[in-house]
Amino acid sequence: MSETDNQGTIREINGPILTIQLPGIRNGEQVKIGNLGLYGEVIALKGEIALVQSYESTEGVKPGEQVFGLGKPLSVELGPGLLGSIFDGVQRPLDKVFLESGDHIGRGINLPALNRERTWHFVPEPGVAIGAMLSPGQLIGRVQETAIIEHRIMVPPNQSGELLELAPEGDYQLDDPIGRMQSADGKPHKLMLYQHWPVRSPRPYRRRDHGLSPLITGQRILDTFFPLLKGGKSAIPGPFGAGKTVLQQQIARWSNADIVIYVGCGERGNELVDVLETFPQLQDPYSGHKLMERTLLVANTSNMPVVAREASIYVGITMAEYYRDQGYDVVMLADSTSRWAEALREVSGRLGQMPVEDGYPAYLSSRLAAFYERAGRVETQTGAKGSVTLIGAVSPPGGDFSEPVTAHTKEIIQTFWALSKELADARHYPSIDWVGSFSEHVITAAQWWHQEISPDWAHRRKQALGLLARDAELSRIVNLVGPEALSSAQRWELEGAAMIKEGVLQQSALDPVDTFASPEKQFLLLDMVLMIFDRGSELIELGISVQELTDLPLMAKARRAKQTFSSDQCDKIRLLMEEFKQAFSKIRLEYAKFKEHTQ
Ligand SMILES: Nc1ncnc2c1ncn2[C@@H]1O[C@H](COP(=O)(O)OP(=O)(O)OP(=O)(O)O)[C@@H](O)[C@H]1O
Repeated sequence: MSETDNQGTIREINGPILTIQLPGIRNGEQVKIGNLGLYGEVIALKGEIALVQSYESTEGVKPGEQVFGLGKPLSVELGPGLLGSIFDGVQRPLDKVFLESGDHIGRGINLPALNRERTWHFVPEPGVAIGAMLSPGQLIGRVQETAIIEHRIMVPPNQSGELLELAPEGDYQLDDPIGRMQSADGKPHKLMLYQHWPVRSPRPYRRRDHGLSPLITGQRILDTFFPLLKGGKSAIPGPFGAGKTVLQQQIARWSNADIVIYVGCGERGNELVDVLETFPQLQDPYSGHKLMERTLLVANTSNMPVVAREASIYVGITMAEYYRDQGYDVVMLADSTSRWAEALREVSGRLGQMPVEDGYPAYLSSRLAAFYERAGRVETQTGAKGSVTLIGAVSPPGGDFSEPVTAHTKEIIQTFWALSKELADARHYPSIDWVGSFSEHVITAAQWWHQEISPDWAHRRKQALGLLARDAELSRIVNLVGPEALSSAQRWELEGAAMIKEGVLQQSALDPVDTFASPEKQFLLLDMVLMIFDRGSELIELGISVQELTDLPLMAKARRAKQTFSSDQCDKIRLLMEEFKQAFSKIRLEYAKFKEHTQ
């Protein structure tokens, strides 16, 4: 449909919300607004009068200017060239936008998301023969998108039919058709290297599957204490400055997902700049290539009004689903869902809708739930397995976790990594509070750890959390009546908890060795600390003093083991554990001799 087929006029402008009159317009349809050609989307409709939210500032636009219906909802382009790119909230490629309009991005710029000049080497799928009946989502060929990711070219999810023609192996640009098919109603369709999909509709799959394996992030507090399964949904609420950005970068960098999508949704400009500058420098620890070869970024530019944030997380999740459909495990990080919720609040306020909690509309929780619902591990239309793991950062004002966005998110997600200001102030990083955090994936994760790493994982994890809880209780007593009130066994419990905090939970993202810990190293560090605690408890019961144990030079070695031994040096941690066992046996023997003498 051409623009002029569907034309109307602006009646009224209220910030980013416009009232337009356009016969035949549909709800959700994209429109091009005014002389500047801004892009927007219909969000409410009554007859031929529609309310439109504009993704760009409407300053200078006048009632009476023309509007064009574009005949389709906000959609994204999905094809080779997504990886390594940085898009804005409505999938415009930021590098091209900057080239076109300089640092101060102009309005009404319309650029295709994917590069049309670049050629891709297409290899048709063996066994896909002319005359075959193609099903939705079927693989018809491959393109090496980056050195590490093969892009699987699929029939669009809503199409099927007879294959009439398929291009031979060769180099093609995105606008070169690579085949033709005919649907059951006799309509011909071109097959392209890319496809479109409306961002607000989840892409279809055959069925949902249970998550089986944990997303390994290399961060001990996450993997060992509050695991998240691939295909799961999680939130990172954190007060200002508590370490959200560093944690998300650690997840993006170290998690064992195939593809990482980071959506910077309305965070402060300098933070986005930080992300945009840092990510392209990062090295992928698994492949040795640039991290951007398996990453793509979506960033709202500072000149976009608040409503553009609303679209950006849907743009991100649709691209995530597309790689899931190719059989990949995708992690999407949304930073932050609070800013996204503020966009909902702004729009609903301008629409005059009844505010409920803190000015948010009544549909806040259902929108949040619908967004997180797009996470999951699925069997794709062709029977492959793929997953989208969704991690949303939340920035509660004043660090108050009872505010609506955090509270509703908490009910939806399965893993909650709560950052704490107190821990961050004490420079305990990652500042994840073990009391306020939870994971509903522990039982399934325990099966994986049992099979892959150690049958003792679940027991050790529980023991460590028990000791941390005792630490909180005993610290209260110390605060009330002083340390003298504690027995030796209780003081040793405090020592045990301190060892867990220092030797296991604290993990510096800046330390070259400790920035990542393999599951084996994670377990060994925990096992070592708890072995020291258990054996030490036995000695204390015999009458040996806490100080004799804490004075052992080995104790400092245990605390430092995380930084001393890399994930490839797990044997050295095992040797250290042996040294401990011998040292404790020696103390026990000497003590027995001493007892014999004194009796
Ligand atoms: N895991 C970590 N290891 C070492 N240092 C850390 C870690 N996490 C955070 N830090 C320190 O804390 C500082 C603040 O972290 P960060 O920028 O991630 O905070 P934030 O919560 O994103 O802030 P904002 O509220 O502005 O989003 C970092 O510059 C770094 O020095």
